[in-house]
Amino acid sequence: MTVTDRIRRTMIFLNTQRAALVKDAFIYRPDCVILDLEDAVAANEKDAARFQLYQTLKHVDYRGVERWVRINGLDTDLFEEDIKAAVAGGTEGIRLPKTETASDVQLVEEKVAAAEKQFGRPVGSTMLMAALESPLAIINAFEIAKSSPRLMGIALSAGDYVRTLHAKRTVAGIELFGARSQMIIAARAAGVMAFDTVYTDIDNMAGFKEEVELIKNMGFDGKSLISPKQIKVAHEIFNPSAKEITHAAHVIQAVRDNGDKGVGVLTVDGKMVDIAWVEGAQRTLDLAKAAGLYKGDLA
Ligand SMILES: CC(C)(COP(=O)(O)OP(=O)(O)OC[C@H]1O[C@@H](n2cnc3c(N)ncnc32)[C@H](O)[C@@H]1OP(=O)(O)O)[C@@H](O)C(=O)NCCC(=O)NCCSC(=O)C[C@@](O)(CC(=O)O)C(=O)O
Ligand SMILES: [Mg+2]
Repeated sequence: MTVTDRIRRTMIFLNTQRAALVKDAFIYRPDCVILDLEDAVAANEKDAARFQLYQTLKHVDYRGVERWVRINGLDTDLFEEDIKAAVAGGTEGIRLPKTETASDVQLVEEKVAAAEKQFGRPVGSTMLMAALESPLAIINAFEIAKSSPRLMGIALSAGDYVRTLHAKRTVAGIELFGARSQMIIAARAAGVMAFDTVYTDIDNMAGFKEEVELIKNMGFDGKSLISPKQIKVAHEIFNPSAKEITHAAHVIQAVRDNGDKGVGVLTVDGKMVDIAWVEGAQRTLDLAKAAGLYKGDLA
């Protein structure tokens, strides 16, 4: 199994400064949580939040929800201690904010490996995710995406990206189109996952839905979130529909049955299908199985 095999439709930020908010988040059943030590934590609360992080990782049972830690940036004197606390606590992964180059990832990888040795964790067990938040990061997206075998995925962070681009965040998101396109292409070429940015207008569920539909159609695997309200909606959009699952199963079965008879192209549910359709159909069934929506044996 590779790090890209798990379903990660949603990853919700938890402000590690707020103990009450952090401890019950598994109730909402996101695929992942991101315990934040970076921008959600006030400058004078960094040490307290790191202590809280370690206790949370050690003692809160997230019941299968994958735990990530967003460390402080490489331009701070905080990130090395953040890595140690995260690895000592047994986090599944570290999200590196404001990643700009492959060597940023490799520096974190070195520190993580040292921490794994120091705290008796299996070396290589901690995954990495790189958040891209600047024009330079987007230009380097492919180099970053293939920078480390630990790298599970790359994530767009629009707040800082739009700021450094001198653009304006709009409802339609035209200012993010170039970054999103470049990132999804880079991620697929490198064989890692791709995640879209947070949607900050918490009460605008129609706008949120539209954005998730857009990025799902672009090929993204999931989205960073800031509110539990956003989880169910995102899961519903990322999950394949019953019709898509049935059609995917028909495609795989039909190609298998007819392949043996030497037939290359055929019609399934009224649509033309050939071998090129199989990979997409298989992905639909794998996703459906991971989401608990398909129990058959074709996935
Ligand atoms: C925004 C707000 C304060 C609103 O709070 P409110 O309490 O007013 O919200 P309500 O809706 O009233 O909450 C209803 C109930 O849900 C509970 N509840 C709320 N949020 C919850 C949550 N996240 N997890 C679990 N539980 C939650 C709450 O405790 C309440 O529970 P209860 O009292 O029991 O009813 C809150 O959501 C929050 O803190 N969000 C996370 C913010 C954060 O971490 N930002 C940093 C990451 S982005 C960034 O850095 C930019 C980026 O870097 C991005 C990138 O890198 O991708 C870039 O550049 O773009
Ligand atoms: Mg940011």
